[in-house]
Amino acid sequence: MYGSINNKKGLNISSMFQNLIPEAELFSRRCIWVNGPVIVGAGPSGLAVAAGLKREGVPFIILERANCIASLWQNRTYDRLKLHLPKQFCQLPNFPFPEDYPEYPTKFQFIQYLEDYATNFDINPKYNETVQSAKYDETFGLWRVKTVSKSGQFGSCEFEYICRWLVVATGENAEKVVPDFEGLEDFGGDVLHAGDYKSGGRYEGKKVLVVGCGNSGMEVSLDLYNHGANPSMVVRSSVHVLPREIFGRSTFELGVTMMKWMPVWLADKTLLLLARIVLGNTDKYGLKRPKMGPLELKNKEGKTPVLDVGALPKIRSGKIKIVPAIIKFGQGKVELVDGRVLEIDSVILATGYRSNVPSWLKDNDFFSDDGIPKNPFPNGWKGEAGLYAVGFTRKGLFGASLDAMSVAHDIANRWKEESKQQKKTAAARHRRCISHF
Ligand SMILES: Cc1cc2nc3c(=O)[nH]c(=O)nc-3n(C[C@H](O)[C@H](O)[C@H](O)COP(=O)(O)OP(=O)(O)OC[C@H]3O[C@@H](n4cnc5c(N)ncnc54)[C@H](O)[C@@H]3O)c2cc1C
Ligand SMILES: NC(=O)C1=CN([C@@H]2O[C@H](COP(=O)(O)OP(=O)(O)OC[C@H]3O[C@@H](n4cnc5c(N)ncnc54)[C@H](OP(=O)(O)O)[C@@H]3O)[C@@H](O)[C@H]2O)C=CC1
Ligand SMILES: O=C(O)C(=O)Cc1c[nH]c2ccccc12
Repeated sequence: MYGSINNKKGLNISSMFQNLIPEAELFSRRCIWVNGPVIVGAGPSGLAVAAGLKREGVPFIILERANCIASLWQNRTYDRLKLHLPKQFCQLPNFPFPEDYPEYPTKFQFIQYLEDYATNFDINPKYNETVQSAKYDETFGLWRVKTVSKSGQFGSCEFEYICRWLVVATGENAEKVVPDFEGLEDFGGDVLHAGDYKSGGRYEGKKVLVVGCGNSGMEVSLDLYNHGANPSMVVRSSVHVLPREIFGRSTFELGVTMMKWMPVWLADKTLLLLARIVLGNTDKYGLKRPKMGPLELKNKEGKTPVLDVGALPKIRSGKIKIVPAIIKFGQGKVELVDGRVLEIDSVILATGYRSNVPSWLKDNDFFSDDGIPKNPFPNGWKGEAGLYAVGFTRKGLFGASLDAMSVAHDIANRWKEESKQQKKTAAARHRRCISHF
C-alpha cells in the first residue's frame, strides 16, 4: 500500500525532493509515498471514507493521533451518553446498526458498532500518529503530510507522507474549548472539562458549577443531580431546548422532514410552537431562547439545540439551578453578573469544542479561521489540488456519511483515471523498448 523512501514502485522520493527539502530534514524523518489518499483522523468520518475506498479498491492510509478508533467517543464522553438522534440518522454508509439496537443506542453500543465497522471493512489506522502539518507542494502537485508518532522504537519518531490526495477528517470537536476565567487559578477545587467527565459518582454531596448549557452541560448537570450532587448551571446567553420527541416522533426527524417542504423559518416556527406545547415556556426558568430559530441557528452558526433527555424537569423543580454569566472565581467561590457569590466545591466546563485544522493545514484558503470549510453544505467536501473535508457539515453523523460517500467516490474516480494513465504510459514505454530490439 505504501513504501518508504525507495518504494516498491521504483519511485525514489528522496531524489525527487532533493532540491526541495533540506538534506538534514530529509534524513531526520522517514519519508513514505502513499499510492492513494492520506486520511487524517479515525473517527466516524475517517472510517466512513476508508470503507468507501476499500469498496472501490483504492489503497489509503489513516493517521490517528489516539491509540484507538473514534477517540472522541471512547475517551472524551461521559458514561450515560446515548445518541440523541434516532439510529437511522447515525449509521455509516453500507453497514446498518444491528437490528436489536434500541432507537437511541448507548455510547458503548455505538463504539462497538464502529469497531465492527472497522473490522468489517478491514480498516487498520496508524495509531499514535499526530499530523503536525500538511502542505501542498505545487512543484510536484503532491501533498506533504508531516507527523510525530509516539510509539516509535526510540520514543517519538517523525514521518513524512507524500500523496496526491488529502482527506481532512479531524472533526468539528477536535479540541476542548477552555475559556480563560479570571481567578480560576485561585479557585482551589477541582476543575474538569466535560470531555474528561465520566460520571457523577465522586461528586455526591458536592456543590458543582457547570459552565455552559449545550447538550453536554444539560446532561452533565442531570447526571450530577442523579448522583446526589447539587448542580448549578451557567446560562450566559440563550439556548433552544427542544423535546427529543414530539408526540412520539423524533424532533430531529420532524425538522428534517419539514425542511424538505417549507422554508427553514417556517419549519422553525412550527418546531417552536410544538416545543411550547410539549415543554411549556422555558424562558421563565432562565433558559431564554435565541432570536434565530433552532434549525437556522444550527445551519448558520453550528449551535446545536438541546434535545432534552431529562434535565428540564429537574430545572423546573429547582433541583438543577440556573445561574447567569460568571464575573470571576475566588477561593471556593464564584461571582456572578447578578451580584451573587456562590460557594462551590467543583467546576465542570461544558464549554464546547472546536476544530484544530488551522493549527496544522498550511497555506489553505478552503477552511476559515474556525477550522470549518468556507463553503456551506453540500459544497464543503471538496477543495482544490486533491484536498477533501469530511464531517464539517454541522449535521452530525448524518452529514459525515453524506460527505464520506461523495469523497470516496470522487477519489476513486480520479485514482482509477490516474492508474489507467500510468498503465498506458508504462505500456507505451514498453512498446518503445520492444521496438528498439
Ligand atoms: C458528546 C458528543 C455527543 C455527540 N452525539 C452525537 C449524536 O448523537 N449524533 C450525531 O450525529 N452527532 C453527535 N455528535 C457529533 C460528533 O461530532 C459526531 O458524532 C462524530 O464523532 C464526528 O465524527 P468525526 O470523525 O468527524 O470526528 P471525531 O469523532 O472527532 O474524530 C476525529 C478524529 O481525528 C483525530 N485527530 C484530530 N486531530 C488529529 C491530528 N492532528 N492528527 C491525527 N488525528 C487527529 C481525533 O483523535 C479523532 O479520533 C456528538 C458529539 C459529542 C462531543
Ligand atoms: N447525546 C448527544 O447527542 C450529545 C451531543 N453533543 C454534541 O456535542 C457538541 C458539543 O456540545 P457541548 O459540549 O454541549 O458544547 P456547545 O458548544 O454546544 O455548548 C457550549 C456551551 O458553553 C457555553 N460557554 C462557552 N464559553 C462560555 C463562557 N466563557 N462562559 C459561560 N458559558 C460559556 C456556551 O454558551 P453560548 O451559547 O453563550 O456561547 C454554550 O452554552 C454539540 O454538537 C452537541 O450537540 C453533546 C452532548 C450530548
Ligand atoms: O449532536 C450533534 O452535535 C449533532 O450534530 C446532531 C445534530 C445535527 N443536527 C441537529 C439538529 C438538532 C439536534 C441535533 C443535531
